[in-house]
Amino acid sequence: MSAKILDGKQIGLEIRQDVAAQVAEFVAGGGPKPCLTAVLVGEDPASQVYVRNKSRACEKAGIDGRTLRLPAETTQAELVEVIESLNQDPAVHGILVQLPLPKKGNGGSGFDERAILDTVDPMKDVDAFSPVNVGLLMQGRPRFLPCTPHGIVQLLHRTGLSVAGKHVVVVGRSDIVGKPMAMMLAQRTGSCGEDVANATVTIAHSRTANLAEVCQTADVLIAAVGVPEMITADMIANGAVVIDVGINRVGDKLVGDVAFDAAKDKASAITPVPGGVGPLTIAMLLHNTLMAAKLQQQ
Ligand SMILES: NC(=O)C1=CN([C@@H]2O[C@H](COP(=O)(O)OP(=O)(O)OC[C@H]3O[C@@H](n4cnc5c(N)ncnc54)[C@H](OP(=O)(O)O)[C@@H]3O)[C@@H](O)[C@H]2O)C=CC1
Ligand SMILES: Nc1nc(=O)c2c([nH]1)NC[C@@H]1CN(c3ccc(C(=O)N[C@@H](CCC(=O)O)C(=O)O)cc3)C=[N+]21
Repeated sequence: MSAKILDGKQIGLEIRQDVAAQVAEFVAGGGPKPCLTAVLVGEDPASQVYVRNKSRACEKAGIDGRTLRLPAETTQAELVEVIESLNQDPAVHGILVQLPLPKKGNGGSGFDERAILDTVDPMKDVDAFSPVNVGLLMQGRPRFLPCTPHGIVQLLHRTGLSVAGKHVVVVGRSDIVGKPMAMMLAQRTGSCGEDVANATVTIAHSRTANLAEVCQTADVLIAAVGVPEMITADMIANGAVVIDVGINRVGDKLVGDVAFDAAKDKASAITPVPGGVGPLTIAMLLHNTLMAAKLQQQ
């Protein structure tokens, strides 16, 4: 079988056009120009890609997209202060602190990541990291949806791929992708209806025994690991849907967590890297920024 390639770039474009139209309507109705400020400390490669594409997408959607670049040597206290001033600034509607923050060493002093993320005003928390937003999501009454899992839900919905009653294996349990993804697909009522919810979900991680066998039982396999091409074709059931979240820079190329060339001969549908999940993350970030502007106007 040769898999259908799921075109995240195209679907992301459609969503961005919808958001752009909604932004125009909001501004025409007297609303402020929505503003997103990303804070980038140091130089993580995946974050660099994100920041670049996000600024361009903001501009096209009529959103003011700003990036605050801080050196890796920034201290915890300085970063907290920067975020607090963004919280106070009425012109800033969405705040996003790029992860990962620089590790201790390399000139950097190390960060308490949780404390940094907890500083972001929950009403400006377009990543949906704050305990309030995570709690609301868990309870099935979300405010902001986390961008990457929400993008994946949109992709499945818009390509008519139902997960209801199916076995979804999510490899990775980060707060940004794996955990919220698993939660969203297991809900009774999803953000895009009951077809992209109601899955039977397994969360796999670095301590999972027999990872290959677990993956082989997946109708839908979602890889969010951060290890280039670690999901090999033998781990994929014939006809499975494969969603590759990984953004890994290998030399001057971006590769996913799935060994795409061989995997596409086993899967029924698969997302490429680049051109898969990444563009959807950006589209949903714009969506959340508009939502934040609307929330703050109220
Ligand atoms: N396309 C997009 O829009 C986005 C892409 N990304 C990319 O997705 C990838 C994952 O990101 P993120 O979730 O933040 O990563 P994290 O590093 O926070 O989490 C990785 C997860 O993978 C698990 N893991 C690591 N090695 C293995 C292994 N050998 N076998 C099984 N599980 C393993 C870890 O397990 P444990 O918990 O046990 O350590 C952890 O739960 C990265 O490449 C990142 O750049 C991230 C966000 C958005
Ligand atoms: N607080 C926080 N939130 C995040 O959501 C977050 C983060 N930190 N840190 C870094 C990761 C990574 N990430 C990407 C999103 C889109 C692309 C993206 O646009 N990818 C294009 C790349 C195209 C290209 O330029 O080649 C694609 O896959 O097609 C990449 C990476 C978000 N992340």
